[in-house]
Amino acid sequence: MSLGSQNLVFVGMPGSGKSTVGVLVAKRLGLGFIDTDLLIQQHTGQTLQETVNQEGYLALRKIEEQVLLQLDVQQHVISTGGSAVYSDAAMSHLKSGAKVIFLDISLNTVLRRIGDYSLRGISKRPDQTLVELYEERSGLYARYADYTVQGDTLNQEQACEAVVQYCKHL
Ligand SMILES: Nc1ncnc2c1ncn2[C@@H]1O[C@H](COP(=O)(O)OP(=O)(O)O)[C@@H](O)[C@H]1O
Ligand SMILES: O=C(O)C1=C[C@@H](OP(=O)(O)O)[C@@H](O)[C@H](O)C1
Ligand SMILES: [Mg+2]
Repeated sequence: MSLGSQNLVFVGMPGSGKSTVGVLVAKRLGLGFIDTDLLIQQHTGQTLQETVNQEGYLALRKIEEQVLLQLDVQQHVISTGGSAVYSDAAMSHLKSGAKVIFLDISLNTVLRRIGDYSLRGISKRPDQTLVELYEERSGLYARYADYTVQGDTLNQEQACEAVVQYCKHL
């Protein structure tokens, strides 16, 4: 496979499909799969929402950074949380030995897919709207991306196929 020993790292807004498409891609390409949100929950012993509620969104970002910096795997799909891109150190670490895929969706699609985001543990300032968060993050996802999938009109299988085709042509 042309990806060689590298990882595939998914970034993008909550609801962009990093977790669901990530696992489909791992199955298609015979790679391992890691969802870093689950590693964070194992690390803290609580849900992401509990961490945000009890310790605040900046604490969650700090824990996320530590968990990402500790990752040392090859030939895995790594589905990050939407806030991973706030740490340049963590993204530089992940990006060395990986191709980074940005699942890019519109704000409307984010809103449609994630519904009530107050229960989703989103790492944002309490006063920040989702619109503001979307605008703040768009440039960050693009900055780290090796490949961007425009996901608005793709179902999960089609998004998976776009990533598989990208990997074949590396
Ligand atoms: N390409 C897609 N088309 C339609 N629904 C999708 C797509 N990708 C993800 N979803 C749905 O959006 C929701 C969030 O997906 P998820 O993979 O958890 O996103 P993320 O990990 O990026 O937050 C889930 O209900 C999932 O089924
Ligand atoms: O965007 C965010 O701030 C977050 C997204 C979540 O992951 P998903 O992007 O997989 O939903 C999770 O990491 C955490 O609750 C913070
Ligand atoms: Mg996810």
